[in-house]
Amino acid sequence: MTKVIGLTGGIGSGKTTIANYFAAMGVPVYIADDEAKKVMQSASIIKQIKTAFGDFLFENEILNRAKLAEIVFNDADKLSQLNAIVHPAVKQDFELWLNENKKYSYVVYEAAILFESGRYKECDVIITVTAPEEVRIERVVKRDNTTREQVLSRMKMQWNDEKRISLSNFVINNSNLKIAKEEVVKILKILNIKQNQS
Ligand SMILES: CC(C)(COP(=O)(O)OP(=O)(O)OC[C@H]1O[C@@H](n2cnc3c(N)ncnc32)[C@H](O)[C@@H]1O)[C@@H](O)C(=O)NCCC(=O)NCCS
Ligand SMILES: Nc1ncnc2c1ncn2[C@@H]1O[C@H](COP(=O)(O)OP(=O)(O)OP(=O)(O)O)[C@@H](O)[C@H]1O
Repeated sequence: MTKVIGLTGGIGSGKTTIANYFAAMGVPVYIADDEAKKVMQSASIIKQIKTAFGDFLFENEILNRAKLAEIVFNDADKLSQLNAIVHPAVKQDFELWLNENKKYSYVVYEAAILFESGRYKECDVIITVTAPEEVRIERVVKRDNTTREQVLSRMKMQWNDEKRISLSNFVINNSNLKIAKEEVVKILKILNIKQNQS
């Protein structure tokens, strides 16, 4: 049976960068943030978001993500409401994807909130990607052209590294990408995953 590697880390730690390296090494990767974006374009999810948050978030059925972010990352109850709409749909989508990739011995499920959502319980191996908080803030401000305050408001809704690490099998320090990639190679060896495994 295909084993699932849960790959997580706080905002800006470099999870997606590391996940892409797993993909380059031949391990299929599911990026939950990206898939959630697709799932949120379905009529059923749009309807549920409208009911919970209001029509004003949409223009021609297109969700204004920045407006929704402003609401949910400043109100934990609203974020829980949104998570309750989106997460079951992402879970279902992942299960279909996993079924399509069942010839592989391992796949990677990359998600920022692997622990917060409880999904870590369904993973066989858990990897946390870390980087100092200030570095993470700087990376996201630069990547998203956003503000420090906006990054901090997301961070506040996420677990800290100490908690993540306590439940992880491996930790990848991504202060330096070259060293982080070497860590990936080591993990592949430990798990006996051959490049382009199937
Ligand atoms: C509020 C939304 C519309 C903002 O969209 P936006 O394009 O600005 O951000 P994006 O989705 O690309 O996420 C960027 C980062 O924000 C953080 N973040 C996103 N969702 C969450 C969340 N539910 N809890 C904590 N942090 C989160 C993560 O670090 C993530 O990597 C969006 O984040 C969302 O719909 N979130 C709820 C669904 C969800 O949990 N998606 C993540 C994977 S299932
Ligand atoms: N080791 C590194 N050194 C410098 N920049 C990096 C490093 N790793 C990633 N980055 C850059 O930092 C930014 C954040 O990386 P990435 O998008 O992979 O993080 P993430 O953890 O997936 O973030 P989010 O939680 O927002 O999805 C990107 O612009 C990426 O190119």
